[in-house]
Amino acid sequence: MNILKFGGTSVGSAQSISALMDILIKGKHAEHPIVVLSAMGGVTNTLLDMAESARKGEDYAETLKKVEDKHFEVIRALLPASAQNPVLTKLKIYLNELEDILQAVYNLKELSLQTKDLILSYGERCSTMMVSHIARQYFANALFVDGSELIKTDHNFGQAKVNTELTENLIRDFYAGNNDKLLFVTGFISSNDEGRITTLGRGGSDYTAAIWGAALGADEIEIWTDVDGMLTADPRIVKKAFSLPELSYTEAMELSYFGAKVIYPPTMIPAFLKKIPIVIKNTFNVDFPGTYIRHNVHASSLPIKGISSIDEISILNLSGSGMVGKAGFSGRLFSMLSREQVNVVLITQSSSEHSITFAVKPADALKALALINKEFELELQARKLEYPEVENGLSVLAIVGENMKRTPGISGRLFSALGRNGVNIRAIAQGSSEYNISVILSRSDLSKAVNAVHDAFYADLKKTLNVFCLGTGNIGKTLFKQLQHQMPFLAKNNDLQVKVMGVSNTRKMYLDAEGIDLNNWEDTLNEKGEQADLAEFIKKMKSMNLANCVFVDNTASHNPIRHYLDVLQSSISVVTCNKIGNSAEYDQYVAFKEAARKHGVEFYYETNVGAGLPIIRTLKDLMLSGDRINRIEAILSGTISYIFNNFKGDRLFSEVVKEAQDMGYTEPDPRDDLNGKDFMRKMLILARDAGYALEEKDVAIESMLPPACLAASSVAEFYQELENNAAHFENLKNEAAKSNKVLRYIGKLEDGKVAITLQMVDDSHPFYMLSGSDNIISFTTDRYKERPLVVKGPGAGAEVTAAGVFADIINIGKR
Ligand SMILES: NC(=O)c1ccc[n+]([C@@H]2O[C@H](COP(=O)([O-])OP(=O)(O)OC[C@H]3O[C@@H](n4cnc5c(N)ncnc54)[C@H](O)[C@@H]3O)[C@@H](O)[C@H]2O)c1
Ligand SMILES: N[C@@H](CCO)C(=O)O
Ligand code: NA
Repeated sequence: MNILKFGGTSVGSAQSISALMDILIKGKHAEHPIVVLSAMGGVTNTLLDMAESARKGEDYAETLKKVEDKHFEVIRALLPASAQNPVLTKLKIYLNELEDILQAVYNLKELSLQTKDLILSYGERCSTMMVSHIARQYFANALFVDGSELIKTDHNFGQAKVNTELTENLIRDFYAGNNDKLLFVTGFISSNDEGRITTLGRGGSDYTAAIWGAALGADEIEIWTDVDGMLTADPRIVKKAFSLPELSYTEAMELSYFGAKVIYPPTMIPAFLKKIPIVIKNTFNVDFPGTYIRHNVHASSLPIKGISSIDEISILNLSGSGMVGKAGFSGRLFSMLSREQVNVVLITQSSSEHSITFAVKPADALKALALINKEFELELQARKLEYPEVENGLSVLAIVGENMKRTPGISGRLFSALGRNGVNIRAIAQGSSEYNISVILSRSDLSKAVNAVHDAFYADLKKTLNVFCLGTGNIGKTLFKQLQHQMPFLAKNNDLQVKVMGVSNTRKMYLDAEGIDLNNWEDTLNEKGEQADLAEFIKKMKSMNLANCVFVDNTASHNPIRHYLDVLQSSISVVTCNKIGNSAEYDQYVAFKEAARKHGVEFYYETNVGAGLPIIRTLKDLMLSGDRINRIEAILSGTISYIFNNFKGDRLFSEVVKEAQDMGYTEPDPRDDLNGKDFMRKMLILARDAGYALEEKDVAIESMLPPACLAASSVAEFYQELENNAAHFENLKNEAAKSNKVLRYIGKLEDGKVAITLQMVDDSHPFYMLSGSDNIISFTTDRYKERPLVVKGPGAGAEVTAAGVFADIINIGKR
C-alpha cells in the first residue's frame, strides 16, 4: 500500500485538484492508497496573517471571506450543483468555528501558540474534507479523516513531538477498521493528551505521510509536489540543472539541509528507519518518473549528486590564545548555541586550533554574537579571546554525494572551477561523513560559482546506456549492426553513448567492463567468450553495478523470462522483443510492470506487436490520455500476411512459407506463426495493455491448418505436411479468388473477448489492400469512434524489428 501526499500547490485550485483526481483514478495501485493532504496553497500563511491581525485588533473579516471564496470556487467548479450542499454546509461550520476563535483573539489581543495551532488546523481540515467530497464522485468509498485525533504529541505547540508508539497503535487500529476505504487524511495536524490541537512544525504534511507510512509498513511514500523532484542544482540559478532519478537518504538530507525546498528530510525519519522508499513526483507533470529516495541506491556515474546553496549566510569568527589546547572549548560554544536554539549551518576550525569560524542564518547572527559575549565574558575581558564580529553578505555552496568518498579529485575539481572563475573562497568545511564539501563565498559570486561548479561536474557528462544483450540471431545481429552504424550520430546529436557491455547466445557469453567493440563482436564472443550460463550472465551484469543499465532480450526462449523480475528489481531496465514474457500468466505480466515502476526503470516491449510499428506506444498513449478502447481489429502476423500476399498463380503454399522464413519473418520455429500462436500472443498483450486481465485460454483461435500440419512433430515434418496438404490451401485460394476476395487472418478484441479467424474479404474491406509482410491495426475508441485510428506497415523482418528494439533502448536513454 502506498501513501500519497499532495502539497499545497497540488490542492491549490480546481485545476490542480482535477489533476490530483486524475492521478488517483489512473494510478494502478494494487491496494487503496492513503491520501494525505496539505491546506490549499497559500491558506496556511493567510491563516497566520489573520491571527496576527486579530491579535493587533485589526480587521480580518475580508481575508476570511477570501479563504471562504477560495474553497467555494473549487466546490462550484468540481462538484455538480446537486452535490454541493453538504460540503458547503460543512465548510461553513468550520469557517464559523474559525471566526469565533479569531474573534476571541481579537477581544483578548492575545495569541498563544496553542491558539495559533488551532487556527492553522482549519487549513488542512477544510481542504481535506473538501477534496474527499470531490473524490466521492469517482470513489464511493472515499472517507475524510481528521488525522489530528490519530497523531498524539506532547504539549509543545508549534512543533510538537510525536508519541510514536501510541500514534502507531491508533493509526493501525483505525486502518484495521477502514482498510476498504480510500482515506483522505489531514496532514500537519495532531493533538496532545488533553485533546488540544497541536501541529508538527516545518514540513508537517510530509511528516504525517511518513508517520502513516511507518505505522502501516507502506510499500512507498509518494510526495506529490509542483516540480520534477530533486534537481542537481537550484534551477533558478542553473538553467542546465536536471532532475535526479535517485538519491540515498543521506544525500537527500545533505542536499535539502542546504536549501532544496522539495522536501524536508528530517520529517522522513520514520520512513527512513523502516526503509520505506520515498518518491517525489510532480502533480503537474505525471510523466516525470520521480526522484527516488531509498536505502540501496543504484550505483551512479555521477561523481556528485547535487549542488546546494544557501543564499544568505552570516559568519562569526572566534579566535585567541585562550582557545589553544582547551579541549572543551568548541563543545562549550556549540552546546551553548544549540541550547539557545541558534542553528549552526557549518563550522570550520583551523588546524592550529587558534580560531573557529561558523555560519548561521543572518537572523540568528546578532543573537549568537550576544550569547558569545555573555558566555565568554571573562575570557574576552582578559583578552584571551578576541571580540568576535559578524560578517554578512555571504553564501554557502555545497557539493553533495556519497560517491565523493570513492572518487579522488573531487575537491580539486571544485576549487579549480571556482579559481578559474575568480571566485574567492572565504572558508571551507568538509562534513565528517565526506558526503558534503561546503565553501563560503561572497554572495555576489554565488550564481557564477554554482554555474561554474555545475559545468565542472556535469558538462561533459554524456549519458551512457550500458546494454546487455541476449540473442545473436536474426534480430540480435541486426541490432548490433544498427547500433554500430548509429553510435557516432547519437553521441554527437543526443549526448548519448550506447555501450554494449555484455552479450550471450546459447553457446557463449562475454562481458566486458570497458564495453565490447561492435566492429568485431562476433570474433570477440567466439574467442574470448566463456560457456553460456544465463544465471551467471545476470549475476555478472548486476555485480558490475553500473548506472543506466538495459537488459535486452532478443531470444525466443522461456529462460530469460524467469530472470526479468530479478533484473527489474535490480534497477535495470528491460527491453524485449520476446513475446513469451508478456503473454504467459497475467499475474506475471502485471508483476513486470509493477517491478519496473517501483524501481524507477523501464520495461519496454514495442516489438512484441507489429515489430517496429508504433502499436504498443500508440495504445499506451491512448490509455494514458484517458481514452477507452472499444474495439481492436488487426492483422498481426507478418508471416501469414506475407504468405497470403504471395500465394498466387501456381506457387506451392509450402514454398511461400519457406520464403517467409528465409526473409526472416517467421519465428525461429515457423509452426508458431502458422498455428496462430504468435498472433494469439500479440492479441493477448494488446488486450492486457487495453486493460483486460485475459489469459491464453480466453483467446479463440480458428486454425488455418489441417490437423496433420498442426500435429507435425518437427519443422521438417511440418513442411512435408504442408506439401501433402497442398490441395487444402489451393482450395482456400481458389474459393477466395472465385468471389474476388483475398484471404486474411484477422484478430479482433471487442467487449473483452478476443478471437482470431480466417476470413475472405473483398475490396470494400479496409484490410483488403496489403502487401509484403504488412500488419494493420485499427483502434476504435471513445475518441476515434466514427473513423478508427489505424497503424499499418511492415510488421516483421529483422531490420524493422531491430529498429524497434533500438528505439526502445534510445527511449530509455531519453528518460
Ligand atoms: N523476426 C521478426 O520479424 C520478429 C519481430 C518481432 C519480434 N521477434 C522476436 O525476436 C526474437 C528473436 O527472433 P530471431 O528471429 O532473432 O531468433 P533467432 O533464432 O534467430 O535468434 C535467437 C537467439 O537467441 C539465443 N538464445 C536463445 N536462448 C537463449 C538463452 N537462454 N540465453 C542466451 N541466448 C539465447 C540464440 O542462441 C540465438 O542467438 C523472438 O522472440 C521473436 O519472436 C521477431
Ligand atoms: N513471426 C512474427 C514476427 C513479428 O512479430 C510475424 O510473422 O509476425
Ligand atoms: Na510494435
